[in-house]
Amino acid sequence: MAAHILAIDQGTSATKCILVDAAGRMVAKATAPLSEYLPLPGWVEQDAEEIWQSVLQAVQACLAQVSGVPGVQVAGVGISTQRESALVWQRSDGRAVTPLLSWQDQRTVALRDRLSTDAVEKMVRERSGLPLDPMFSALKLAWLLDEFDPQREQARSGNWCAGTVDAYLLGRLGADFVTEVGNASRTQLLNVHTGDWDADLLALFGIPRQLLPRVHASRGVFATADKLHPALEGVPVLSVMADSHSALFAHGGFEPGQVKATLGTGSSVMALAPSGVAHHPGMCLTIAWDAGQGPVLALEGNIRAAGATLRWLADLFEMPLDDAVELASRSASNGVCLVPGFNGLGAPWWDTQAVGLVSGLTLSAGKSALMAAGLESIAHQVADVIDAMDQSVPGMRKLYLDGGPSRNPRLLDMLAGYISRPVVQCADPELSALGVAHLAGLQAGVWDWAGLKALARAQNDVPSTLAAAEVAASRHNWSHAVARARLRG
Ligand SMILES: O=P(O)(O)OC[C@H](O)CO
Repeated sequence: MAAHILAIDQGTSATKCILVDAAGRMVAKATAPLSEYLPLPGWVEQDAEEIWQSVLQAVQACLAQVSGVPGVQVAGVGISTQRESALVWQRSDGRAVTPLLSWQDQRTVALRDRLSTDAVEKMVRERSGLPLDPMFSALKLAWLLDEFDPQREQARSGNWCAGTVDAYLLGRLGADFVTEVGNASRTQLLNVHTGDWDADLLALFGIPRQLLPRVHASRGVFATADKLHPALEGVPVLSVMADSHSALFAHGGFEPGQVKATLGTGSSVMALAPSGVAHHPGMCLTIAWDAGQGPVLALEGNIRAAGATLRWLADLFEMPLDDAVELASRSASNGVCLVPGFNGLGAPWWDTQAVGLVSGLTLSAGKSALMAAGLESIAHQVADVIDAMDQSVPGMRKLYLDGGPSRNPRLLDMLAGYISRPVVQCADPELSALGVAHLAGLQAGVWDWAGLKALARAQNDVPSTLAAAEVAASRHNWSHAVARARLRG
């Protein structure tokens, strides 16, 4: 029997499940789609029960692909999850008592503004490593408690649990009430320098300590996977990671100069943080993982809308997403710029008041120019973050890419041009699942650190074909459009 690792990637638009063999190859893969609910402008919710069911479906569909195949034995399970999205559930049975407020949800802008003073912003930034922003879990949990438990009676009673998707899923598996340290560092309640909840941050957001899980390293024995599938009875869950962090792990990004961009609904540009270098204020300081050697810090720039922009354009023009992406890829923007400030702008601006904007319209600008501008906006936003990253992480020679949109040659060409460096395309874009599989394999003894680093990572360096003048004109146009999107009236 050959040891395999099953890994689950619970993301915003789908839950994916992969099976990895002892050589690190993906031998099976399945996806279960998920809904998002938009009850009011700026509000984005998901249903926790639906998330759990999508996990079960993805595992079932993945294992069905190897049913009857001799020699497959699952030695361990890894779980990576979407980050920052937060909810409250009952300790007794793990059932949600609130909706999941998505990382994209902006309903807490007013609460943010009420809390914001220079001193508070500084304290929050120093302790949590993150700007005070509605994307992170703290404001979401404050809002949920104000709505569902204004006196904090349940929150203090021990009957309720609050946290991110990793802790919720572990609860459904029957694990102790724990959260993984990388996920915890995205709540804005954790002190990134101590790796534990920060009393002043808890007080600021009105979150009782009893409501929160114990913080756990990224590897260990979290639970057994019995509830996932009958074939997994007694199989341990050996690793948990935040999805973007897991992708960095899968790239083998163990040195600060190795920078990756995960392109998904939003986008995350991340590298391990070099010690002793002051970082650009547009970058977040976050805990990447604790793979057994203590918490490791990373720098990250979060982009709110990447694939989400293409989905919005597809809906606007009532086209299937694939057709919209195809049209965007073969069209020219002809000077049209689309700044996707649907929910303000994230890194490197962190401007909740920035607006969505289209500039450079002419009478001949139509659907195809807008589509092309939407695709270009992904490359421009990543390039803006790389400009900030260059000031914090010296020595970046190329940009490693993953996520669905990293399959798009036109996007890669623009990205390589805008950052003046090659981009690296991986053979399989599903790295958020692969990284946590690697860590589970390390814990299971399928490979050691040397073996993990030596695992084959099929990659392809893509240089840009864009002329320097074209790049300069496009970047110039974009920076003007961003300035307009950030203008205060
Ligand atoms: O669901 P994804 O893959 O778009 O990732 C969501 C991120 O973790 C949000 O920070």
